[in-house]
Amino acid sequence: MGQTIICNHPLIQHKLGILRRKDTGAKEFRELVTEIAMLMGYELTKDFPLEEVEIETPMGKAHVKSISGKKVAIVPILRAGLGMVDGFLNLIPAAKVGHIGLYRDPKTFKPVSYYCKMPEDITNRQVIVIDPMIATGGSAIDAVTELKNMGVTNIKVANIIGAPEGIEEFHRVHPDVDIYVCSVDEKLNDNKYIIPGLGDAGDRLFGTK
Ligand SMILES: O=P(O)(O)OC[C@H]1O[C@H](OP(=O)(O)OP(=O)(O)O)[C@H](O)[C@@H]1O
Ligand SMILES: O=c1cc[nH]c(=O)[nH]1
Ligand SMILES: [Mg+2]
Repeated sequence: MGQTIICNHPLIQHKLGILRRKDTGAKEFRELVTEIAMLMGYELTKDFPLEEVEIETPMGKAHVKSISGKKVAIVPILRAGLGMVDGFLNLIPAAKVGHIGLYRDPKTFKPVSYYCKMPEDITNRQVIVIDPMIATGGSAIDAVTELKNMGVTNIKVANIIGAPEGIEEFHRVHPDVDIYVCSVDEKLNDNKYIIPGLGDAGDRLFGTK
């Protein structure tokens, strides 16, 4: 079964508390999402393998560590996932970025797919799917299914806030994929919004409401 890893670092939890506030404006919201994403990236890369390589310092030869595993692709789920891209790229500047466009139908709450563009060598990469919210789990589930259908085998998911219902459903459908999340909130409301959550992440990032 996939694991839910809670990113409990005090800086993350402090920033998340500010992010949730209704009076946090779009500029600060975007900055906080970037900062939280970067701190999540630190947690998520903890198990990346290292190899020893020989280099030359100005003083002579030295053996140093270098990341040796698969190259990384970051895959934001549009739109709100875009807010987390810069935070991850700050840490992993050589990562390529693929995009999956999904929106939740407001009546059925089911994800509707509208875009997909991946790096050519996506199947050889460690893929990190990013989206601030996992509510019913439908969007994250479909995004990972699309990636698996392309042949991707190494996938991790990073969400800032999750609902227990969505996380459980995600693990049921994709038992081989771990989720990193900063908070598992209480529940979903009748409109499938996360309670207490932070409202609509896409609208708050881009000022559309
Ligand atoms: O787990 P789920 O029930 O699928 O809900 C989560 C999805 O809903 C939000 O996107 P939204 O559909 O609002 O699109 P947006 O990012 O374009 O605002 C959020 O960013 C997730 O992608
Ligand atoms: O609480 C929620 C649920 C879905 N999408 C959001 O942006 N927020
Ligand atoms: Mg939205």
